[in-house]
Amino acid sequence: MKYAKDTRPKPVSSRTAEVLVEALPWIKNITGKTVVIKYGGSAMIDGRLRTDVMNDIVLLKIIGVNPVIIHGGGLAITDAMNKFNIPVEFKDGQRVTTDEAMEVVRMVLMGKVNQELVEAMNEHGNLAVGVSGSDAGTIMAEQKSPELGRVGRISRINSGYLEDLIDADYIPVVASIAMGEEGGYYNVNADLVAGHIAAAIGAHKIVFLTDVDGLYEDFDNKDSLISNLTMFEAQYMVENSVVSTGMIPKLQSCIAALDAGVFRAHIINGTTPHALLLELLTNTGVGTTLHSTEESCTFDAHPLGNFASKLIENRQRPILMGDLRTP
Ligand SMILES: Nc1ncnc2c1ncn2[C@@H]1O[C@H](COP(=O)(O)OP(=O)(O)O)[C@@H](O)[C@H]1O
Ligand SMILES: CC(=O)N[C@@H](CCC(=O)OP(=O)(O)O)C(=O)O
Repeated sequence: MKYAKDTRPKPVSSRTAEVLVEALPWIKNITGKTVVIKYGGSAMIDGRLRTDVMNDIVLLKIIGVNPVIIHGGGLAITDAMNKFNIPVEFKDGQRVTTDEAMEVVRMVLMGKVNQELVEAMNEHGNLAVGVSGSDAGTIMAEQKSPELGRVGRISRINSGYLEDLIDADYIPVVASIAMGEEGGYYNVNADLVAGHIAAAIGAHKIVFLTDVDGLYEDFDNKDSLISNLTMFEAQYMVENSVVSTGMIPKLQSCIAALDAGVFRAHIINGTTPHALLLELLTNTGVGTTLHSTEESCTFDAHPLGNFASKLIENRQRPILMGDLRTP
């Protein structure tokens, strides 16, 4: 008689099993809930990493989460504009978008980035559906200001199509292109799109995957990563220029989403392997969590004005992860 020899590596670590067990309450809590994931162009640094992020999203889908992806692609748009010799200019973090540039934005976001993300997820089955914000009038916009050209300010979200896709068990992958109230297309910052959509569909959480570990109190001091803050503190940071360009629309979006009833907003590093799973399914989490729970804040009074002198003190307040990180 010949039996199969045990050639498995030894010892088999029980840590792997512990991780799964640790995830159990998180999985139980998040199953059936909608999580908006904003995937920034700055985090799409190579194909391998992008595939890993898409695999993590498929895993979330398989355990019963309803992920909705909103993607950017700012760096890819800039590359393409350079190739076409179209001048690249930003004003207050918004790309000046001529009619010609708008063509490139559509081509890159819908034709390239969107379809690459859809394809990566559909390796695992027919799960993902690419959506331009103009499809079914999902994202409607008006011109933000004449000097920015075809940059849109979101006027409304028609969430019916996204909700139908979620109900049909698909993962919507939304490009940040809006349909004009007066016709045509608009280029909209993808962070702002994510916040509006999370609010409109009543998402449970919104997660920003970017190229930094989270929100820093002082971006030049890498020891100043903020583990958690209230939406009021975030508002203070935006209004007092504590954050700059890329982080401003993220915080604005987090605030808008929390204000609309989204439970948590997270800013995490999309270039760290499996950051999404670590944030959503483990006890410690990663990055920066924003919440609307005033009680967990040590300030005497809200909002804004009184915060200036309190912000430093806030950094010394007890770590609230215990309170915040319940599944
Ligand atoms: N206080 C801050 N903490 C963290 N990042 C900040 C802060 N202020 C500005 N940033 C910038 O925000 C950037 C992320 O935004 P952005 O480049 O628009 O990325 P994405 O493509 O993910 O939207 C970071 O790379 C960083 O340079
Ligand atoms: C008006 C405006 O600036 N739109 C952005 C849209 C893409 C985007 O937001 O991409 P990230 O998430 O990678 O930054 C742009 O043209 O770059």
